[in-house]
Amino acid sequence: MKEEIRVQLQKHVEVMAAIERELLPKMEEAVELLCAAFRDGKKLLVMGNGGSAADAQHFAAEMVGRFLLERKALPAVALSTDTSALTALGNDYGFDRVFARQVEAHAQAGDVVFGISTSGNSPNVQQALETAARYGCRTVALLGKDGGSIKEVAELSLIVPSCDTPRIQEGHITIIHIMCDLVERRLFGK
Ligand SMILES: O=C(CO)[C@@H](O)[C@H](O)[C@H](O)[C@H](O)COP(=O)(O)O
Ligand SMILES: [Zn+2]
Repeated sequence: MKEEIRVQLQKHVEVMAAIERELLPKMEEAVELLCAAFRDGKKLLVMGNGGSAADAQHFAAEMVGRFLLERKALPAVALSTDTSALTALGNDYGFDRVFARQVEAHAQAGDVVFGISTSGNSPNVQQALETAARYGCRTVALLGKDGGSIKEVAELSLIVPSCDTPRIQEGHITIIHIMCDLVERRLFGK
C-alpha cells in the first residue's frame, strides 16, 4: 500500500512542478485582475460542481473572512452554496442554468466571475461565464485536462496540466490559496 500512496504523492508533486513551469504569468494576471476589481469596489462570484463547489466556497470564505492578515472583509459569493436557489433554479430552469441565473441576479459590470471545472466542460459553469461576459464582468476559469469548451469562453483560463481529476483539484486549491495570499498582501500588506 505504501507504494500506491507514494505514487499518488509523486503525481501531486509533478503537477505542482508543472504549475510552476507553466502557470505563473496567468496566476499573476488573475491576482492583478482581482486586486483591481476589489480596489474598484467590485466583487467576486465563484462557482463549480462537486469538489469544485467546495473549492468555490472555500475561495469566497477566504475573501469574506481573512486569509492570513487581519483586514476588512472583501466581497465574494460562492454560487454553489444556496440549496434553495440551486434546487429551485435546477427544477424550474434546468441544471445548466443554476449558476447563470444567479449571475444575472448578482453580477455588475467589472465584477470578477470565476468558474472552476476540472474537465472544462460543465455546461452550468460555461453558461455562467457566458452570462457574466454579457454583463460586462471579467471572467476567469480554473480548468484541467485540455481546458474543454470553457477555455474558449473565459477571458483568462488557468489550465492545470494534468488529466487526473483529483490532482487537478489539488492544483486548483493550491492556486486559490496562492491567489488569496497575494491579493491580501497587495491590498492590505504593509
Ligand atoms: O471531487 C470530485 C472528483 O474528485 C467530484 O465531486 C467532481 O468534482 C464532480 O464529478 C464534478 O461534477 C466534476 O465536474 P467538472 O470538474 O468536470 O466541472
Ligand atoms: Zn474530489
